[in-house]
Amino acid sequence: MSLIIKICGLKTDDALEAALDAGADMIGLVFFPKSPRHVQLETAKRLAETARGRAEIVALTVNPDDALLETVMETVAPDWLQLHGKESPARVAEVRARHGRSVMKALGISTADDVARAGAYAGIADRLLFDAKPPKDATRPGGLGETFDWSLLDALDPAVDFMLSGGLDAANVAEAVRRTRAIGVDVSSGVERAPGEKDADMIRAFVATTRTAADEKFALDKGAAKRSLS
Ligand SMILES: O=C(O)c1ccccc1N[C@@H]1O[C@H](COP(=O)(O)O)[C@@H](O)[C@H]1O
Repeated sequence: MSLIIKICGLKTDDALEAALDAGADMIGLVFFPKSPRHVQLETAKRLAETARGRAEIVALTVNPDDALLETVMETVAPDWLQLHGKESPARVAEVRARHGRSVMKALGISTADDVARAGAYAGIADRLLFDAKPPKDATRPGGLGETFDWSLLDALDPAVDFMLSGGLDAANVAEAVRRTRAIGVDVSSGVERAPGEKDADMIRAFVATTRTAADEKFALDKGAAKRSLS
C-alpha cells in the first residue's frame, strides 16, 4: 500500500488544484472559525465538488456538536470526519454511528502518557492521527507547524495504524517517513507561505519528497524481508 498524503486547510480553487494535480490522496477542509484556514460552507461545497472522486475529502472540526456535523454532512458530504479537539472515545463512537462516516481522531502528543492514552481510541476511530500537543495558551489545537518527538510513537501497539502530522514540510517529511511506521502524512503549515496561504510549489515539493521517501523505504523493507528469508 502506498503512503497516504493529506494536504489540509485548503480554501481556494488554486490551492486545491495544486494538491490534486500533485497527487494528494486526501484533502482537508477546516471548519473552525479561529483558524486562518477556516472555510465558509459554500466555498467548501464547491471545493468538495471539484475534489470528489480525485481525492478523499476530510472535514476537520474541533469538539463539534451534532448540528455542525449535520450541516457539514449535508453541504459538503465529506468522506471523512476529522475530530481535532478533546472528543472522548465515547463521543468518537457516537459521531461515527450518528453520521455514518469514517472518523479520523487527532491526538496531541508530547509525552509517553499521551501515546498510551491513544490505545483507548483504537478500534473506535477508523484512523488515528498524531499531532504535536498544542501549548496551553494556543488559540487552536492544531495547524501550528510544531513537530513532536516521533520516537514516542515507538511505544505504540504495532497493530495500531496511524497517520502523522505536526510541523511536517518538504525538509523533514523524508525523515518522518523513515523514522516512523506512519501509514500516511498530513500537512498544513508546511506548504504555506503565510498562515492560511497555500503555496503550489511547496505542495508539489512536499508530495514529491514524500513519494520518493516512501518508495525508498518500501524498497529497503522488501530487501530486508528477502534477506531474512534467504
Ligand atoms: O489547520 C488548522 O488551522 C487547524 C485548526 C484546528 C485544528 C487542527 C488544525 N490543523 C491540523 O493540524 C495538524 C498539523 O498541522 P501543521 O502541518 O502542523 O500546520 C494537521 O492535521 C492539520 O490538519
